Amino acid sequence: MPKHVFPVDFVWGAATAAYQIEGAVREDGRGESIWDRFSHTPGKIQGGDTGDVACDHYHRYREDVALMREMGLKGYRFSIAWPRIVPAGKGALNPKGLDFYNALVDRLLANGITPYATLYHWELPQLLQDRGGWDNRDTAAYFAEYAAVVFESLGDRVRHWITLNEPSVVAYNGHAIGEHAPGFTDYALAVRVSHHLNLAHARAVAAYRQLNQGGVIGTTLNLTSVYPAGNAPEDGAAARIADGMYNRWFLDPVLKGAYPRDILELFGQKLQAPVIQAGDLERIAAAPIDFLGLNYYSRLLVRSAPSSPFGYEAVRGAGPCTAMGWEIYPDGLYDLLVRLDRDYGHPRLLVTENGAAFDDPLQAGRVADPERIAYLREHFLAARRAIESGVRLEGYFVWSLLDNFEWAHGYSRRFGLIYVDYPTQERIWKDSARWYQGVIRQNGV
Ligand SMILES: OC[C@@H]1[C@@H](O)[C@H](O)[C@@H](O)c2nc(CNc3ccccc3)cn21
Repeated sequence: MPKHVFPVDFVWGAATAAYQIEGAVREDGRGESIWDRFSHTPGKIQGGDTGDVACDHYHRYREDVALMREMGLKGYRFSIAWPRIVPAGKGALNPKGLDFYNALVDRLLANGITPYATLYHWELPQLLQDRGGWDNRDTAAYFAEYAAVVFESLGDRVRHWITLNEPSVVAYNGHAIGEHAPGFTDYALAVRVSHHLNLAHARAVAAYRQLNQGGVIGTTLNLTSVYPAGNAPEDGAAARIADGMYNRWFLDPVLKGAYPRDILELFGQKLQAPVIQAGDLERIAAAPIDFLGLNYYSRLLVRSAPSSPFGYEAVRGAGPCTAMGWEIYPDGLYDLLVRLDRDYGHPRLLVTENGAAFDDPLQAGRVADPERIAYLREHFLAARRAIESGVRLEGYFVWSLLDNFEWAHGYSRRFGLIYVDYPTQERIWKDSARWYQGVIRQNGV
C-alpha cells in the first residue's frame, strides 16, 4: 500500500507535443511550420536533427495508445498541429489533418484515456510567420479561427482544452534570445509577442465559450518558484522583478484580467500603442479560464545585477542537476502550487508537464533510470503535500510519454518514460515506466 495516497479521481497522465513526436511533416496535406523551417536551418539544432520523422507517431499512434493503456494512464496531453488543420495558417482547411486527430481521440476514448488537447505547442504555420508571425496582431485572430475549427470537429469528445503551451518560452526563446523558432533576438519584439499571445489566448477562450460545448478550457504556463540567492534587500528586489517577468506577466492577464503594474512600467515604451490597443485588456479580462496548467521543471535563484538589462541574474543552485543542467528542486513545486493557490484565488490546477532528462543508456535491452524514478517520486510527494495544504491540484502529466525531439537539443536529450530507439522506432519501457504504472495502479507513492 502507498504511504501517500492521492485523491480518488486524480488524473495521472503523460504529455507530448505534435512536432516532437509525429513526424510525417509533409504527409496528408500538412503545411510548413516555423519549426520545419528552423530545424532545417543549418546550425540551429544540435546534430542537425529535425522533426521530419521524430517518433513516427503519425503512423504509430495505435501502438502508442496501446502503450498508454498498458501504463494505465487516466489522461493523455497531446498537441494539435495547426499546419495540419489549416496548412496556410488561415483559410482552407485540411480534412486529412482533422481525420488524424479524430482517429487519435476516438482511440484514446476507446481505451479509457481522457484526451487533453493543446491547441498551440509552438507550431506556427510558416506562411503566417512570413506575414509577421506573432508580431502581427492579426495572428491572434487567425489562431482563434483555427481553434474554432478544432473545437467544432473534436469538441463533442474532447472536454479539456489548453490554448497555448508556454507563451513565455514562445516569446523569450523564440523572439528574445533566438534559441527557438522563429529565431529572433529582439527583446522589444518579444514583449510585443507576449501581448499578442495573450490576445490569441483570450480570443480562443471566447470562441470556445460561444460554442457552449460544456467542457473546460485553460492555458499552460511555464512557471517556477523564484528565490533570492542572498539575504541582501537588493537580492529580494531582484527576485520580485524576476518573478514578475517570468511568472506574473503571464499569470495576471489570464487569472486577474490585467497586467502586473510593476512589469507594465518596466516594459514601458516597449508596449506603447499600437501594441496595447483600446479594448485589448477588456478582451483579456473577459476570457477567464476554468483551470490553469503549469509546467514545472526547476526553481530560479537570482541575485541583484545592476548592470544586467533588468537588474538581476540567475545563479546556479547547489542541488544535483538533470541532463539539461536544471537543478532538481522538488520543494519549488510545492512552493509554486501553494503560491498560486494563495495569490490567484484557489484556482483549479493541473501539472501539465514535469519530468527530467537523464542519460538513459540502453543496456542489454533495458533502461535503468533510477534518477528519473527519484525525480518523479520527490515531485509527486511535493504535489501531495500541496494537495494536503488545500491546493486544488487535479492531475499530473509526466513529460514525456516517449523520448522525442527536444527542440534545440534535437534527439540528444531523453525525457521519456518510454525509450525510443530511433533507427528502429522500437519503444522500450524504462524502469520508470513500470514504476509509474505502479503509482497509477495504487494511486500513490
Ligand atoms: O524541455 C522539456 C520540455 C519540452 O520538451 C516541452 O515541449 C516544453 O513544453 C517544455 N517547457 C519546459 C520548460 N522550460 C524550458 C526552458 C528552456 C527552453 C524550453 C523550455 C520544458 N519543456
